[in-house]
Amino acid sequence: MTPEQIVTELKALLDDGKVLDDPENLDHYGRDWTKMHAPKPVAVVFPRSTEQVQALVRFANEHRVALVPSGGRTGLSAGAVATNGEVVVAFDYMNQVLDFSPSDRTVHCQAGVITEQLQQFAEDNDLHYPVDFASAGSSQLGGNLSTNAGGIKVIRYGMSRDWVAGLTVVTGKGDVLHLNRDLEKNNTGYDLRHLFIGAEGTLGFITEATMKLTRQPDHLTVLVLGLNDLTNTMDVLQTFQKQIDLTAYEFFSHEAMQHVQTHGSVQAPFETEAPYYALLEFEAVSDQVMDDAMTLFEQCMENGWVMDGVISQSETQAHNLWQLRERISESIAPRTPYKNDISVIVSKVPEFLREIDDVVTHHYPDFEIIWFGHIGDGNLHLNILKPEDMSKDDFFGKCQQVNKWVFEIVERYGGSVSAEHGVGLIKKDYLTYTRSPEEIAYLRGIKQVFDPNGIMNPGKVFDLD
Ligand SMILES: O=C(O)CC[C@@H](O)C(=O)O
Ligand SMILES: [Zn+2]
Repeated sequence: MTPEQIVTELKALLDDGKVLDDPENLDHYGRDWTKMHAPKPVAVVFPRSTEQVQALVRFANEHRVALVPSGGRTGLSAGAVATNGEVVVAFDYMNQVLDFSPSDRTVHCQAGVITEQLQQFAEDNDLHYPVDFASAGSSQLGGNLSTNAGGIKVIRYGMSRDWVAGLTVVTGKGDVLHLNRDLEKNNTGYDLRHLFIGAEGTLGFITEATMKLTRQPDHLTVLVLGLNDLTNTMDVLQTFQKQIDLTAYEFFSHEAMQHVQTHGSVQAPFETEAPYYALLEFEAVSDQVMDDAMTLFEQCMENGWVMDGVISQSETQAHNLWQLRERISESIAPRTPYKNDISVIVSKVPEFLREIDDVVTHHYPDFEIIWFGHIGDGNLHLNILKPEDMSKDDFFGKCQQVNKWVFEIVERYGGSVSAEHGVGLIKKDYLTYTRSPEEIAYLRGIKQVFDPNGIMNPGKVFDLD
């Protein structure tokens, strides 16, 4: 089929104005936040319902047209990039909250509901949707689930996967499946719901999801600590966790904080300059918890683990301290960072980070290296910033050479090459550092069952041949 024929046929399947093929929209909807690939889809379509998605998948099977799902396009691994004449299926018009059950504490949403919209809905109903990250204002639920998004509260609340009661999906064969019936308990064999979560749209598209909600957190309080050595971050974590349930345990380097400060009008937490900072959050539900936190902080100071610290006294202060961590990614974005999102079990973090830092500083003596991340989950974000006078291609080429050394360390530590950003196009060549050949063979087998014609987000996670 020619691109023109595809567009004409698609128009017959969808509502008026819901098929676009002008260059500006193809470019806009054909990419995510990554900057490595040039988008080249043939059309962008906006279904309004599961039935319309099903019609699209049936059409795609019949004519062997590839489909790429597109949510808020905030992905960082090129999982939602269309580079090869695909049809982009954008969920922007499937953005309705369809049902709410206060007694089950669940909310049934279309896939295009924006994370913040879901968080706000929960709050309006005196409940809480706890999965949170800096891109919550634009990321969509379908994308969050397809990448099993994590974020800044995983230490307490887990990943997106943990909040899914049920899913409606359209498989690559064009079948509509209602998975798990929103049940809390349902031990009836394979849980297909979890196959679709994190599958990056390669098995089918998630069109609706029933999400669980929880009680609202109480008096969230933030503590930022200056640390002189990374090993101390684990001592601090252990000390606090013995007595307090943390809702976040994040870290960032001084260099990362400096970018946030230059980028926006954000103040340093205190005057002492530390090489690393840890950000802890907890519910200060009583004076006793606050006193405990102060005692633990003093203990950490006495042990020489902590150089300085500040604790929020109001919601505004807590919010401002969070800016130091949450705005890192956006503040370094203009420097075309090469991103790694790696993980290891929590206890191994300091030695893991040190080994990788040695390798990258040795191989990139002229590049600026920025460390931050969800250290309480063992998840580190390593961003290498492009020198201004270097071309993008040269820079990415150099970074890819060094990846081998970085990922060998990841493999040796039994870690992951993508902790929370997914595989997409960018990490698929490195999948073997985390998944065995036998495991990948099973993944291919599963893909074959759900998407025999290979039309669902082809080329993402792994190649078919
Ligand atoms: O930009 C990055 O490397 C990480 C983005 C995001 O996962 C974060 O934790 O801020
Ligand atoms: Zn992150």
